[in-house]
Amino acid sequence: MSYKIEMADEILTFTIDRPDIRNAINEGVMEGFEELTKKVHKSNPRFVIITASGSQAFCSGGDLSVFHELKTKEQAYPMLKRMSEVLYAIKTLPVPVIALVNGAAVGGGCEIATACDYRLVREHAKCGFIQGTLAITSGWGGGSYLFETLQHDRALKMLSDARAYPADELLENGWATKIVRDDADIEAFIHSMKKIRPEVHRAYKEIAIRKWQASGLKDRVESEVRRCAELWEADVHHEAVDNFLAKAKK
Ligand SMILES: CC[C@H](C(=O)O)C(=O)SCCNC(=O)CCNC(=O)[C@H](O)C(C)(C)COP(=O)(O)OP(=O)(O)OC[C@H]1O[C@@H](n2cnc3c(N)ncnc32)[C@H](O)[C@@H]1OP(=O)(O)O
Repeated sequence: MSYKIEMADEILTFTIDRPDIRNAINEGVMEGFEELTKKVHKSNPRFVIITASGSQAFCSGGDLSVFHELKTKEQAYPMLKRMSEVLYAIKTLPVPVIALVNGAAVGGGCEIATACDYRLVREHAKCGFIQGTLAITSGWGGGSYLFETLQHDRALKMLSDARAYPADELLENGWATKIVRDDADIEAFIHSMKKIRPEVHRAYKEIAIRKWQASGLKDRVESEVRRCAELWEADVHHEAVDNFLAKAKK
């Protein structure tokens, strides 16, 4: 199984479990996220945590060894669309969603963390929207979510830098909620959340969801997905992916 879903102490934890390829997302992990969002609505947790196995990566984005076979916009769109719907379902969960960024979050991995309400980032973790180095944009909704999260100039800079930011820069630009140095830091954050009753957390999340619904966030995500699919079919994108995979084989 490429993921784990565990409930403990009223907290539902999803763990991407593909550490050998830096927790890259394939269809199996997408299925896991779809199962997670269904479980939230059934099991009524206080919070959701999304994290990953190992300490080297939270998520390295789409699994290039699989998705490089998608050549045209018609072939890429269904994958991008499916994961964009996963992230919108995560974004609009009725309870707080915490990304525990245990390592590098790049490309679609940065999009997943950005779809969460909070980002607790380990000191060594570097995170960034590196899609630009592959001549594409974010394609799962992460660009739209970043503009909802950061001050405009910081969001646009983080997207167009197309590089992984170290943890201190992520805290400075507002992407990281908190840098966590050890498990005690994580427990302290969870403890601070537990001081407030679940129904209050849910009511505040409802305010955010109403704002996103009123502002057409879902339509903005769809436009982002379509634009990424258009860029996807350019030779320059496929050459960049082939270069990455060729380097990996050395
Ligand atoms: C719309 C979203 C969009 C999409 O799905 O198209 C994207 O997500 S585009 C961005 C896709 N992701 C990347 O380009 C990131 C690629 N990976 C890296 O930059 C690095 O692996 C990093 C920084 C995540 C970790 O670096 P580190 O030095 O710790 O590890 P290695 O690079 O040596 O990788 C170890 C091993 O994992 C394989 N790997 C890593 N990332 C991916 C990936 N995304 N897809 C497939 N395989 C990946 C890498 O090839 C190595 O394999 P090995 O067989 O051990 O050589």
